[in-house]
Order: sequence, then C-alpha cells, then structure tokens
Amino acid sequence: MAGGGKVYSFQEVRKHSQRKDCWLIISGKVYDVTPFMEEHPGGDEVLLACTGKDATADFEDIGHSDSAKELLALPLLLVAMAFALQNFAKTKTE
Ligand code: HEM
Repeated sequence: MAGGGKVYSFQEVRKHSQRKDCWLIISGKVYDVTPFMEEHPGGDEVLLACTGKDATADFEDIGHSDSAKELLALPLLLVAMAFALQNFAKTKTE
C-alpha cells in the first residue's frame, strides 16, 4: 500500500498516473505499483490503463490466480524484486 495505512483522496491518487509514478486502487486500497511496472507478468500498459479510477473490477475480471491476489498483501517492491530474480534465474538455466 502506498504510505502504509494513510487515507488518500481520489484526487490525490489520480495525480500518480504515469509509468514512473503509478498508483492503483484495488478493493479500497491504494497500491504504488511503480516498482512493479516492469515485472508485472501482464505488462505495464494494462497497469497504466487502470490508473485514475477504481481498478478492482479490472483486477478481478482478468482472472488473476490466487497467488497473484496474495501478492497484494506484500510490499510491491519486494514482489518486483522476487520476479526479477526469478526471471534472471530463468535466463541462467535455459
Ligand atoms: C498490484 C496489482 C497486481 C498484481 C500484484 C498482479 C499480479 C499478476 C500476476 C502474478 C500475474 C501472472 C498470472 C497470475 O498469477 O494470475 C498477472 C498477470 C496479468 N495481469 Fe496482473 N497484477 C496486478 C494488477 C493488474 C491489473 C490492474 C490488471 C488490469 C487488467 C492486470 C492485468 C493482468 C494481465 C492482462 C495479466 C496476464 C494474464 C495472462 O496472460 O495470463 N493486472 N498479474
């Protein structure tokens, strides 16, 4: 969550709608997905397309796996690092 438990107005969240500064609203929580943009398996474009609005339906409708949903409870910087490591390991074993 961006800011750990802070309450944001929609106007404030909407200011963060760029590739290098991207916040998403999912199920009433604000996520700073900036560090996750490059590592998101669905790509950064879909994330960008979901800024500045409630992205809950988009997140649900795509049919994310249970493990993808569980990632929402973790700091996205750590999630991004884990994905980067996983991809790096793949390039070493292929
Ligand atoms: C912080 C929020 C998000 C996280 C942690 C996340 C995580 C993931 C993960 C782990 C996958 C791999 C497939 C899976 O396990 O389900 C995935 C795929 C995908 N995600 Fe997300 N996602 C997020 C937000 C979104 C949003 C808002 C959209 C907008 C529609 C989206 C669209 C997609 C798409 C299109 C795929 C590819 C599906 C496929 O090719 O199988 N994601 N995401």
